[in-house]
Parts: sequence; C-alpha cells; structure tokens
Amino acid sequence: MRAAHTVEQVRAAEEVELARLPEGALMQRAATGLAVAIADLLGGVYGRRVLLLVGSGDNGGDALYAGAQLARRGAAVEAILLSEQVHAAGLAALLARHGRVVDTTTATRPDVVVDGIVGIGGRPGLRPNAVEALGLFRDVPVVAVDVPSGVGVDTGELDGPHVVADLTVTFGTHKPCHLVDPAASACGVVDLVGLDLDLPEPPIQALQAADVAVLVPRPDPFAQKYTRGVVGVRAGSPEYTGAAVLTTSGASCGLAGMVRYDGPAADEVRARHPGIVASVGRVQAWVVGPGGGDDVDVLLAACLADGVPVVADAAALPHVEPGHSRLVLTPHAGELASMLGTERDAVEADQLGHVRRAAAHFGCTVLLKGRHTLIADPGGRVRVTTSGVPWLAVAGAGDVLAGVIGALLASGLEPFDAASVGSWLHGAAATVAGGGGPVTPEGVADAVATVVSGLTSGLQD
Ligand SMILES: NC(=O)C1=CN([C@@H]2O[C@H](COP(=O)(O)OP(=O)(O)OC[C@H]3O[C@@H](n4cnc5c(N)ncnc54)[C@H](OP(=O)(O)O)[C@@H]3O)[C@@H](O)[C@H]2O)[C@@H](O)CC1
Ligand SMILES: [K+]
Repeated sequence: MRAAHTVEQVRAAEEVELARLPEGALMQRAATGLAVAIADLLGGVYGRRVLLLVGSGDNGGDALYAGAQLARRGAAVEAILLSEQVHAAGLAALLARHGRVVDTTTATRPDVVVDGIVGIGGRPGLRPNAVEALGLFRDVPVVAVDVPSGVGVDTGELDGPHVVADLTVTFGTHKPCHLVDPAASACGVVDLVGLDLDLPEPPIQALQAADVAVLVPRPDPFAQKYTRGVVGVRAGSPEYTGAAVLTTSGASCGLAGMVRYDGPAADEVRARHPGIVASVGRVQAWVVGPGGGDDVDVLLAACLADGVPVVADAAALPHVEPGHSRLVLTPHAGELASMLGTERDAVEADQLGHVRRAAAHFGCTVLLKGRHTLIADPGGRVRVTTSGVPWLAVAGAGDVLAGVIGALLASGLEPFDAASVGSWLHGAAATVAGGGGPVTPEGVADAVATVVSGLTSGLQD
C-alpha cells in the first residue's frame, strides 16, 4: 500500500522523531537519500554539474546538504539562493566542500537542477525570482526535494507557477500531491526515502498489486455460480447497444459467478457472451446507466429497490439522490460537475476536494475517473488508482469499469473495496492488453482475468 499523509500529520510525526534523535540527524538522513537519488539519475557523480535552487526553509537545507555530499564526491555544485536567509549550517557544509554560490547571470549550465525552493511549508505558487531561476535551463532534468515547489501539498491543486519535476524525492511518507492530480502530474517519478516515522492511519492510499491480491475475491473449493454472486446489468438502449455489450463484458471478467442482462440489447450481448442469462432474476449487485435511454431513472429506482449494492454510471448519474450507502457512483469530471452544480474545470482543478464532497453529499462511494482515478467514501477516506495508462482514455472503457466493479460487488466486496480494486484491475488490464500501446475496451475487459490470475497465482493455499 502506498500511503499519503497530510502536512499536519507529517509535522507531528517528525516532531516525535526530532526529539528522539540527535540534532540534524533526520535532515542528514533525508539529504543522504536525496544525494543517492540524484547520483542515480545522473549515472555517477564525479565531474557532474549540479545547480541547487535554495529557498528559506529546511527544504533548501536538504538541497544544500545533499549538494555538499555530491561535491564531496567530485560534483561541481552551484547554488542560487532565493532568499536572504537560507539554512546556515547547510550552506556552510556546501561551501566547505567548495560548492559555489552563484546568481542567474553567473550560473553554469548544469546536468541537473535541484528544486529546494519550498517543501511542506510552502504556499501554492512561486515568487518571481524562483520562476526566473527555473527558466534558466529549461531542458535540464529537475529533481524536486520532497515536493515540486509551488504545488498544493495537501490538496493536489496547482494554483499558480510551480515546478515540473522529472523526479521527486520525498521523505518519511508520500504527501497527497504525489498521488492526486493535477499536482501528481508535476512530480515525475516519485522516490520515497524512509525516515522511520510513526505515522497515523493514512487518509489517502494507493493500492499496489500485493494489496489487490489480498482483496480480490477467490472462490472457495465448494463454490457454485450462485454462491460466487450474480451481477445484473441494466445498460444500453436501442441507440446504444454497444454500451450493453461492453458493460456485460466487464461484468463477465470472471470475478462473479454469473451475469444477467436486462435490456434491449440481449441479442448483441449473447452474441458476444453466450454464458450471459438475458432474463430478470435475483442478483447480488446491479450495474445501471451506461448507454441508458429515457427509462434509466425507472431502472435505477428498480435496482435500488432490490436492496443490493448498485453501480450507477453515465445516464443514471443525474437521477441519483443522496442516502443509498451501498451505491457506487462512477462519474468523470464533467458528470461530477453536473451532479455538484459546478464546472468541469473546477472539478479537474480540485479533484480530491470534489470527490470527497460528492461522497459526503450522496452518502456513498464515489469514483472520479481520471489519469489517477480517485475513490472516496463518505467518511473522507480516499484511494487513488495509479495502475492505468493514457491509452485507457478511450470510449467504452468506462462501461467496462462499471461492469468489473459490479462483478466485485456481487462477489461480496464492500463498495469502497469493490470500486478501488475494480479500478486498479481495469488500469492493470489496460497495461496488459495494450502491451504499452493502444487498447480497445473489449481488450481491457478480456485482460482482467489475466491480471487476476497473475495476482492470485502466488496466493494459492
Ligand atoms: N522537519 C524535519 O525534521 C524535516 C524536514 N525536512 C525538510 O524540511 C521541509 C520543510 O521545511 P520548512 O518547514 O522549513 O518549510 P519549507 O517548505 O522549506 O519553507 C517554508 C518557507 O518558505 C517560504 N515560502 C512559503 N511559500 C513560499 C513560496 N510559494 N515561494 C517561496 N517561498 C515560500 C516561507 O518563508 P518566507 O520566505 O515567507 O518567510 C516559509 O517559511 C520538508 O519539506 C523537507 O524537505 C527533511 O529534512 C526531513 C526532516
Ligand atoms: K521543493
């Protein structure tokens, strides 16, 4: 599990550790991890040129100490000081190793720029002198210390100028900005240097393959199709039969024991999946909405009246009312904006805030689709999916996702787990299906079983 903690949580944990350790020890640990990561990126140290951008706080201190370590190993290290006051001991360490203080007119072209402008104490945005310094060598790789300066650390928002890093070396734990877009897209690769902090339960997590392997349902030896769960799909309309085929393809990923289809595209659905039963009967979960027509409000009400968990997607979303705790809503940013009475841009700019608001308002699990899909429960807990690929942004992929989540609900997973596991599998399936290239939604649906078998093969009793 990759965990992200808020600035307040990190500060509290650091305070305990700072009181326990000799002065400066924690920062030295951070700086050493940073220096190692920079050396890895450069493929060596001796003779490399490093430019440090140093702000007024301890983030600049980390950069200065790491610079001193690199200078000791033969790098030519220069520092632009962006504040009259910088970390004095860090600066002394750098100067003692023959590092040089320069300005924007005297800096030499470096092999790497190290962003030590601000860390977790920073406010969003950058001051003009930082913007100027960052503009000096635009094509040189940037390593951000702890966070790319200027991003909203706790919110994942980008409000004003900010660093765009190739690598971010963070300390102790991830922060929300490392996982949540749009800020996560400014982090590049994120490298975590452990500090042995005693941290509380993280408010934000990103499932990893090992976590999904534990959560994914596995049939017991005496399972039969009904005990594994039946998922019902009410999707498609005479105009949109494809949505019915794709939603049932997701539902047929093999994670539930049986799929029922109730809608106008039964012939198309059965042509692709002969095992699907096209009649109404008992189900353990419903998926409703993809490609839905005029009667989608009636169908949603019928699904909810069954008292089983429901995935509401696409055309069903505008008809959802608060108060159904076993509901999973799966909007994209535009749909969520309509549901909350705001603009798409506002949702995209503050994805974490809006998904949490929606989960609290509707009192159920909400999954906001995006590059890093977010899943929130009404209590504010959030999971982030980082397994996807850009090729997954393709028409029909959302129908497949709704089907996969429906299958997981039918198999007995709780809504928050079903949504986050389904989203992770969907992303991983796109990676498998595309092999690094384009994917079709059908290909993604077919690849879910391969991903699950890869996960569970190591867990057989
Ligand atoms: N605690 C620990 O044990 C460890 C901490 N560690 C490290 O410390 C970092 C946190 O350090 P920190 O608390 O000194 O805050 P930090 O982010 O460097 O600077 C804040 C100062 O910058 C300023 N400022 C604010 N916004 C700004 C902006 N947009 N643009 C420009 N300037 C801005 C503002 O000062 P002002 O100039 O406004 O007076 C503010 O006081 C953390 O990220 C990690 O790297 C590691 O070594 C591990 C051990
Ligand atoms: K930084």
